[in-house]
Amino acid sequence: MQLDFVTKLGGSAITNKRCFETLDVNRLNFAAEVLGKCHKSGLKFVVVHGAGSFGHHQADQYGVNSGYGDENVSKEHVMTGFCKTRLSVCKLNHEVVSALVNCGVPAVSVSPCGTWTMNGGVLVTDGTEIVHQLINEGFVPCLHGDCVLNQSLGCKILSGDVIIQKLCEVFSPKHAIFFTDVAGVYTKSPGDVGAKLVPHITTRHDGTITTDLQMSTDRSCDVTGGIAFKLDCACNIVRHHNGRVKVMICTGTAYHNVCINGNFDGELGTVIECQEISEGS
Ligand SMILES: Nc1ncnc2c1ncn2[C@@H]1O[C@H](COP(=O)(O)OP(=O)(O)OP(=O)(O)O)[C@@H](O)[C@H]1O
Ligand SMILES: C=C(C)CCOP(=O)(O)O
Repeated sequence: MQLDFVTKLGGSAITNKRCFETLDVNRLNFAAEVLGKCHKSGLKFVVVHGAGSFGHHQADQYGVNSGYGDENVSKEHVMTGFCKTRLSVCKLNHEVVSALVNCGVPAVSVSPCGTWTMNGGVLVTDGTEIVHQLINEGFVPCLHGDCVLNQSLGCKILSGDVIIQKLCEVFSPKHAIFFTDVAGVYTKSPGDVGAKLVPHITTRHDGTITTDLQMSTDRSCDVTGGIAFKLDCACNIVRHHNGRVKVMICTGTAYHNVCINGNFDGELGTVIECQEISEGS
């Protein structure tokens, strides 16, 4: 069975990233309502969410993303951070799954810790088998960025953006849709004077993009690379599938329309495209 879409609810959208463990209730309920309508109309999808202000702060404070490699930081300290980061992001997951269930989505929480593992920056195992089984039973799995075990570092943060990428690899959905707090990707930080929304970004086959962008994470705590990393993952999805999985980064009405109608044309947001292979190349 082909999935209609996988969607990442960005931590920047469903939480206030500048205030410790603070939900953005309106945006979370908006996304849950959209997904409730999608479920009602028979669409098949998987939800992933980021950590926002539930997890990034603890991960940063305890150096969880660097694992046990730093000789100035005890393993015990990092392990405490691992536990605190998980507690926080699982608290957010509870809120997300509750919002989805309240909107009629048969959402089931699936935490990556335990089944997804890494070696350095590379995924070694993934928990997609359980995701598969849940989808087949009619459930909507809801995964999240998490702390995971790492062969070389001991532990590391696994971003929801990497999870979305893996889900696309395994399930080849029609669409991958990123829900964010701003309309899409801008030429520079959206709050900066002169920042313009970029409607299309084309990824070349060598992984570079054809548009000049400035991206910063200065204004919020983020241990997984912020918007630049998200864009990288989005480009990887498009290239891996040679454009067959359509990818959009958006919010509000555009998110509603793209999830429900699958129509990317004319929607306000950023569509990621793959450079066509020219004849003879
Ligand atoms: N050029 C840019 N275009 C779009 N957003 C940008 C840009 N530069 C910086 N940003 C900021 O990046 C943020 C979105 O990236 P971020 O990594 O926080 O997303 P997220 O996936 O929602 O968060 P999380 O990793 O917590 O799930 C926006 O809040 C925006 O202000
Ligand atoms: C910080 C944690 C626990 C997960 C980060 O996931 P992301 O917000 O999707 O990058």
